[in-house]
Amino acid sequence: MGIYSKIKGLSDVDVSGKTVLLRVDFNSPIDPQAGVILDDKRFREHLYTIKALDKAKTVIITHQSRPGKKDFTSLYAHAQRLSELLGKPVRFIDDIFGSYAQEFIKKANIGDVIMLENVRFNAEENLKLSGEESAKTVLIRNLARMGDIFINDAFGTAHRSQPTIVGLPEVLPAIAGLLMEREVENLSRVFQGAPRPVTFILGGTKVDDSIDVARHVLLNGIADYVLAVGVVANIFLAAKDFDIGKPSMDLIEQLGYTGQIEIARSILSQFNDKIVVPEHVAIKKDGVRVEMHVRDIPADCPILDLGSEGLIPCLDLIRSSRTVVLNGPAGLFEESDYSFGTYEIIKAAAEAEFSVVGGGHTAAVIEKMGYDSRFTHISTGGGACIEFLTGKKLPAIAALEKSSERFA
Ligand SMILES: Nc1ncnc2c1ncn2[C@@H]1O[C@H](COP(=O)(O)OP(=O)(O)O)[C@@H](O)[C@H]1O
Ligand SMILES: O=C(OP(=O)(O)O)[C@H](O)COP(=O)(O)O
Repeated sequence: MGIYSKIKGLSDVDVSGKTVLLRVDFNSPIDPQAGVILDDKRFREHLYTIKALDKAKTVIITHQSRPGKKDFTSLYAHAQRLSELLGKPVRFIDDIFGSYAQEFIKKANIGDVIMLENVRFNAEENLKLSGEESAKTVLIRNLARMGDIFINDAFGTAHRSQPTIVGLPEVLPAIAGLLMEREVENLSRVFQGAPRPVTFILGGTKVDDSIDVARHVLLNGIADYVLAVGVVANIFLAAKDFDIGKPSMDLIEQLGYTGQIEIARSILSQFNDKIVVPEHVAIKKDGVRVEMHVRDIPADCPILDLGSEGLIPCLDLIRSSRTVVLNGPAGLFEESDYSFGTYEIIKAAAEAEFSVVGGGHTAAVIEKMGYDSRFTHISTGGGACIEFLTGKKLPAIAALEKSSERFA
């Protein structure tokens, strides 16, 4: 696998007749009330691996969202969608490792595809643990009894040191799936040859990941500039002592990111001239979009998008960059009144010589716009993609390398 030659893939191992535990990342935008999957890009990207396992018994392990979020659901609809795309039945088991799951898998036939329940329903999967710690969990000890080999295809979750990602390779021979291989190869190529200046555009809601990446890429000279949009921008605006209004502060608190404001302040004190934070925004006032400077925001109105004047410094920066890494939307794009900033940023980013996109929501908008082919690479990972591009060795990759050595 290119620079990750220590990792084995499907071309190195014959899985015929084996029971494969396949970790994928089907975490997708869904309508939790209707139980409808709104975007199935990740399903389509994993199909190559699943189809390549037709001579094995395939047990799919995946998650949807996190505890506490509205879209933290059961995976019944996921199994149905996979079955439609695969063109064959996918048996959903509403169990993770109990006796029902164990028995069902034992009795299944070669060629069968079985999907287990949302693995994050098991509390241990939500812990940040090392491989050794993970191997001792009840979850991993029981899952390991159900398979002969572990295949990790979940690039989108490769940055999480969680039991199924780092623990299963400790206890079973583990290889990378085809999507994992493709992501690592494509992103390595882009990363190694990225022409300067390099700008990271960080938006959406995963503020802790984004702030960490911003600091890392600026400290290590990987990026020349960081452009903050979406909720990430709101954190930087608050760090600059703007009063961003109660609803935007409430959202930050609700997401558990209040402490990130102080961290953003310290990054700004070091890299003020490298971080662009648009100060002209769009708010919702009496149900309609109103644009204004952030210093004029009424206390009870949420910031939901970039303002048109705020877009100007963003476009200037993007157009002067030869490499653009885009992760996270610039606003509440699901509401058409607040999709303007996200759409304009995407159009500009698509023009860059090297353009890499991460993040499920961001990729979905790009697909909807029909802009897919204009980007150099659209990753199935959000946080995983940007962390990979910072040069960090992702826990999933390290675990696969270790497993290759151990089970050589
Ligand atoms: N200013 C904002 N206020 C509220 N939500 C926002 C704002 N900006 C972006 N968002 C939301 O961010 C979400 C996507 O964030 P995230 O999951 O981090 O993106 P990705 O999946 O692309 O990594 C979208 O649902 C979008 O509505
Ligand atoms: O969708 C994911 O991350 P992403 O939105 O950063 O791409 C992965 O499934 C990881 O999910 P997590 O960020 O809840 O650990």
